Amino acid sequence: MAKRKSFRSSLPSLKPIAQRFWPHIRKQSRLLTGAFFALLAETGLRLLEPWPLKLMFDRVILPAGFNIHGHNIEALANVSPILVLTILSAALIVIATGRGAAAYLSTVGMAVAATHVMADIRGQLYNHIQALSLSFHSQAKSGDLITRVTYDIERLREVTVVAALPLVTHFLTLIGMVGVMFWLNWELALIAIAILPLFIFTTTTMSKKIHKVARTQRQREGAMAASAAEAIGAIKVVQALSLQDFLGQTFAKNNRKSLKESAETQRLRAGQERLVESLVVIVQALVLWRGVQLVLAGNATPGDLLVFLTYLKVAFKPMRQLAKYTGQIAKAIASGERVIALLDTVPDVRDLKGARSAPAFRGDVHCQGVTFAYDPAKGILRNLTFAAKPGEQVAIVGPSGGGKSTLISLLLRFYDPIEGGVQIDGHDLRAYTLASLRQQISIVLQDSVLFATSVRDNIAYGALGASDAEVEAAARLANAHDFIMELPQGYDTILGERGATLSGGQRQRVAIARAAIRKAPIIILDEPTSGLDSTSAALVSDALNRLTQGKTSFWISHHLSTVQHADQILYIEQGRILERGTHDQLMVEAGRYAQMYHLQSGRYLSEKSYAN
Ligand SMILES: Nc1ncnc2c1ncn2[C@@H]1O[C@H](COP(=O)(O)OP(=O)(O)OP(=O)(O)O)[C@@H](O)[C@H]1O
Repeated sequence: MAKRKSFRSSLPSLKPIAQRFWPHIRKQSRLLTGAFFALLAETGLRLLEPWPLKLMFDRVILPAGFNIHGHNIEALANVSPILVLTILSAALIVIATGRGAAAYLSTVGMAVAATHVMADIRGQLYNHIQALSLSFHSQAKSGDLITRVTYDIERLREVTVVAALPLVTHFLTLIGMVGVMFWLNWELALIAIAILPLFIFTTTTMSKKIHKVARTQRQREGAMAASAAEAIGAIKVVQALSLQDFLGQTFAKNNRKSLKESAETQRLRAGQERLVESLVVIVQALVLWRGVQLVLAGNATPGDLLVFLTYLKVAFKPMRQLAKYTGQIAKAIASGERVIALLDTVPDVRDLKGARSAPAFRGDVHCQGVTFAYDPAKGILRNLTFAAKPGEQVAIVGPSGGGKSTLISLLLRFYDPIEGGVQIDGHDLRAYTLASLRQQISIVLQDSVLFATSVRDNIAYGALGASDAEVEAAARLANAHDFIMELPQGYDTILGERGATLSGGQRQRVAIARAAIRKAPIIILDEPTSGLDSTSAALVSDALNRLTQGKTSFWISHHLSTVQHADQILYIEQGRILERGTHDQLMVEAGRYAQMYHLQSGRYLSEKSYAN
């Protein structure tokens, strides 16, 4: 039983992949049915192809008195040989042309259907990746994800036309030819198919090997794309640390291994082709050996023998390429598995059953007993409770690694707490759909990411469909209008990737404009002024004060001076709120916050006097 299972598992099978993508495939059923009928026509005509030649042999070339017990067509008995020859020659052309047309239709039909199916799957995969939680993305490599959306999908599309279709055609042809061979002469047919078990055995063994190598190679290619994307994405750091050679060597090592695997696949394929070739020659020799005896004994016609030899050549010749097709299919299966694995990844954070669209928030935020950990073994937030009234400014401060950004991630529902919950206007966040929740929260991060499009679009991304006037108003609020007008094409200036053509302060102000245009009642600021010089920081702070006016805002900051006017300050250390209150209250308390404040203002004073 186990043996049988391993034999079956050795066959490269597109079945599970086809099943998984069945809903997409079904949409193309008309086109696929058409292509299939064209394929049947092609196969039928291919079977007919040697018949005019056979009839020319038996009816026209051979002397009339030749003793024939074989199959002949009586209808042609009384027709003049030259007419028969003309009809058969014309039939040759008609059959070949018809087969060509049918092959064209089946190939085009399949190609168009496959393109539609793959475009559907690619769209689904792209949307799925976008919907996957941060817990997934913080582990995943972007280069690897990109190759799944591009390369792996392309492989699947390609294989349907360059491998699966020929394979089906050859398989149908083989069945048809074996049928006709038995009809013509069972003895010769038995000799001809004696090769089949050996064929199946060698092909499955070889395919299993090729499949294994193809899978490893595919994984390695994914990893290579990931490291290339990472290195290119962080080229500044790579060059600054002179890591080019080191990273280049690692890449080259993987590259070499991938090439080796590719060569191994080629080697296996070539071996398979030679083996099949030898088997075909042996069968041909055996058929000839027995066939000529049958012809001499008058139990078969020379035309029959011709049909046999042609069929053997036609049916088994593509079999030589079986390893090539199975190799390609094996690679596509490896690609399909990667695509399916990604599609099967369920987002940790998603809309719960019955989640509804959030109403317009007032901005009353309540965190109740929130406990959270990225890794169950290492708690990050421990039983955090606090509340923010609508319009209140809450500062979140504390040493690095204390859990400030994590807490903010929970407000945006990038992650769900393990215990406790976050409520807005008295309802748990999880009661709302993610999109409607995030729609009402604006964020400005430390290093705001801008897209490689116009400044106008970058701002409008905050509220898709915003008018030009709204974009400009948001830019003015963010102290960004003046510098934008000085850019070469003003609001239409196209930015470099990730906003690389702007200064840090300018980027932040565009990001503030993007947050402002959203008109969200809740605003999150994660160290938006850090890393900026004092002039830039002043402009950004001014913009932020206007942005947060009348909104509930959470402001993470390492510089206590920037948040000392907050309505409420939470001092978080090791995942706990150790102190809370206004700046004055916390200074009177003389605890950790006061200590940190003194430390910073002392440093600030000494830096100032040093500068003077
Ligand atoms: N995606 C993640 N997966 C696993 N651990 C994480 C992840 N993000 C953060 N951490 C860990 O969680 C802890 C809290 O990180 P967090 O970024 O919330 O701190 P923070 O107070 O915002 O720090 P900083 O002020 O330096 O930004 C740290 O120990 C960090 O290593």
